[in-house]
Amino acid sequence: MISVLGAGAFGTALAVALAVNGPVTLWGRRIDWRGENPRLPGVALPDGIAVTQDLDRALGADILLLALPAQALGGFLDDHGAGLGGKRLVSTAKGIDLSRLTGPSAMIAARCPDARVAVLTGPSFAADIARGLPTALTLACADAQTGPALQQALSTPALRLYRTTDVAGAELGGALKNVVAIAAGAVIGAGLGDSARAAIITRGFAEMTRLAAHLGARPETLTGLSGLGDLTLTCTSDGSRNFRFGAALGAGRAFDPATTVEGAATARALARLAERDGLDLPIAAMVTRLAEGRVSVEEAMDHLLSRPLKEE
Ligand SMILES: NC(=O)C1=CN([C@@H]2O[C@H](COP(=O)(O)OP(=O)(O)OC[C@H]3O[C@@H](n4cnc5c(N)ncnc54)[C@H](OP(=O)(O)O)[C@@H]3O)[C@@H](O)[C@H]2O)C=CC1
Ligand SMILES: O=C(CO)COP(=O)(O)O
Repeated sequence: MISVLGAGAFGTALAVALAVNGPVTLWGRRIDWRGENPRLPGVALPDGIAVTQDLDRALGADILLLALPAQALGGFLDDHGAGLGGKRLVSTAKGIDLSRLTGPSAMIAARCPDARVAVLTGPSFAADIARGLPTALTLACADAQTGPALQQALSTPALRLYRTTDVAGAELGGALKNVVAIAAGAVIGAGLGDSARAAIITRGFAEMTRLAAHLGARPETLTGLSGLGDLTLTCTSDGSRNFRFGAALGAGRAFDPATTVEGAATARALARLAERDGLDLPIAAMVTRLAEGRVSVEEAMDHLLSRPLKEE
């Protein structure tokens, strides 16, 4: 049995997709809707999904998908981690926790030491998955038995999962691309053009790969779905909240603060990591200053363009 914990856009979309394989329980802390989740408009929930606010009911499953934002995961685990022991726990969060400066897998492992931890990540908009459009994702799990079993259990005809044991690389790709997507959005929102966006994507990818290697990931993982794949999607589509947030910053427009924008907090986490480890992460630093309103897009770009000329 599978339960999805977190009834946001992505948790709901995954529940809809996985319901083709069998019954799914979808848990949310506040279910004040019926039939259609306002976070995923236009998607009717099939009969195979049991929607509940009762966490104990959801914890009856042995595969639990944790579809919570990265900055909410720690609090959820503090409150409920004790009930997750012995389960197969699959995080979908794409971010780095601001207070602990770690990714979701380390947060889960710290609180649920006997759980088998995996990460599901890669290029996939909730709306696409829920509509059954073809999607390829990365299932990252260090455990040689658990990874293949989860790959089977979480694949459907439309949802194709590739497997890796490089959990750090997969989750860092998903977290870091959100920061670059904000920068790409800002460039487009400010009218600086597609060439500048291509430069941000490419230099952002170099920054992602450098940082991931520093944190113990395999650089080649970053060239896969969870890194380059998701970076491409998120930096080029208005479907991305991170991109739209950046575009609003670039254009000087307001942005709904209730929208989940993982890259903003992750950029701040990266600024702290950079300070802690003495790293040079210019795009993450720029996004942090932009998101905090400390610089304009023009000033941020001037700063990036005035860095010393060097080899690619
Ligand atoms: N949307 C997408 O297309 C994709 C999202 N992801 C990733 O999945 C994660 C979740 O994103 P998404 O579903 O889109 O976000 P949403 O903003 O749509 O939903 C977030 C959900 O998390 C719930 N939540 C927040 N804090 C807690 C808590 N402490 N306990 C229980 N529930 C909580 C919210 O509940 P409430 O409504 O009560 O606040 C809400 O239902 C993110 O890391 C995102 O990057 C990955 C791939 C695609
Ligand atoms: O991660 C995503 C697509 O793979 C969703 O991106 P946003 O959170 O920017 O909407």
